[in-house]
Amino acid sequence: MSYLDPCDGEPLRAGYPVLSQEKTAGDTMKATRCSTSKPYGVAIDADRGSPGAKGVPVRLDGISKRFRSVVALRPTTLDIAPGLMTALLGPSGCGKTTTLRMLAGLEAPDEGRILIGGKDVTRVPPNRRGLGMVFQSYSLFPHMTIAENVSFGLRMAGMEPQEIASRTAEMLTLVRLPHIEDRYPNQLSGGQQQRVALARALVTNPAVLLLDEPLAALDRHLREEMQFELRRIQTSLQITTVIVTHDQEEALTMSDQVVVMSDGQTVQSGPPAEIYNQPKSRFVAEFLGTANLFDGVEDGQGNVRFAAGAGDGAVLARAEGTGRRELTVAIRPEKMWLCGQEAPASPATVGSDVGLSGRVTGHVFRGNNHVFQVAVAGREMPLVIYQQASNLDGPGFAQGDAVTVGWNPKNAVVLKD
Ligand SMILES: Nc1ncnc2c1ncn2[C@@H]1O[C@H](COP(=O)(O)OP(=O)(O)OP(=O)(O)O)[C@@H](O)[C@H]1O
Repeated sequence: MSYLDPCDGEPLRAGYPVLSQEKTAGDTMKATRCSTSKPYGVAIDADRGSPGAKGVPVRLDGISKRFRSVVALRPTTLDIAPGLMTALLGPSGCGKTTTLRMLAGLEAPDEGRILIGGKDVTRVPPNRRGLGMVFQSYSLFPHMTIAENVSFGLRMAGMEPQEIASRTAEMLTLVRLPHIEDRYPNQLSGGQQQRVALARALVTNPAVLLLDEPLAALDRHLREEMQFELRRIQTSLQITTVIVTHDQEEALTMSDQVVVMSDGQTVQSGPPAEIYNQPKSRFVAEFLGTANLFDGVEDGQGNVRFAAGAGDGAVLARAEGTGRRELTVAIRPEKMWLCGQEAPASPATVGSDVGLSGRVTGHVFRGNNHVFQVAVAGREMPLVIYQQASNLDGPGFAQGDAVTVGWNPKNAVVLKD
């Protein structure tokens, strides 16, 4: 027996433990109907080798999606590395969730193919793609115990009760929640419920784990704790994982690969440190953290100098053969230094560094560091500079102080677009 998903009308079969946040109201009904249905095997059509094989690759091959006049995703090709955690990161409405839903089979792409473990699953229903999913809302069945929630997919698959019990206990141990099998979801904290949701998603040994803003409902402290937990579990299982988030810190700290999206397309992808330290565009530089941007001109000798009008043509950054004369340069606030002396004429060279004279216009203390705003001549926006709190006896500078701001040109990034 199959039942209709109230969201998209597509028949879903038992054994499919995927629930979306929009569907919470229907959970009870679905669970009840599922529990009376004929058991199916743990249905995984995607070729992931033998059961328990780790890390299948995922490929989105030229997929796109429109909702009437809204382009949710422009034609996109993306390789998701096997066994690693990949974050889809971007502002609201950039197409992250639509991409994840197409991967899950909850939306059909208008064009292109989706390959899991090398097999084309574009037309394979969600329950046969070998996926586990966790959403922002815990989506646990409120009338079922924790053990019943976790074992849901296994019971639907017709597994032997003894095996179900041992696999359920194994999963609850994995998420560090042993001995709570008999409790109900409303007897658990938000963080605990999300661990149970993760155990339920992993119990069928899926080939790929999809996480849609899984920590967004948790408070900051719990969120940080769960970031470590998710990371520990993902690396121990080496399961190919895709996480959707709009939280840049979460993407940088949790994933092996970050895919930055904007306006229905991917704009840069790579390891977190590369994305942060070598942003290609102004958008990426500003979306991931804070960046001080300068206009520069390349002098043809491997240097980018301050653009005319903004300074005396001093060296701002190093750049070999960009092929362009006018460039934008980004410098991260933590790559800049501050000192209290009056600088010489601005801009100037301080040793091998750039030095600009300015005046402190703002300061906030953030516990582990101080954030200063410094106004410099020829710039509308103040510069933002981070200084480690441990380096200073108090903030060191007060509003109105004359200061020198400096950086090593090697730490300045020339943006490509
Ligand atoms: N079912 C739908 N019907 C119509 N438009 C949709 C639908 N789903 C998404 N969209 C639109 O497609 C675009 C991309 O939406 P999507 O949910 O993928 O973005 P997102 O990056 O996940 O945003 P958020 O972080 O806010 O969830 C948006 O303009 C959104 O309004």
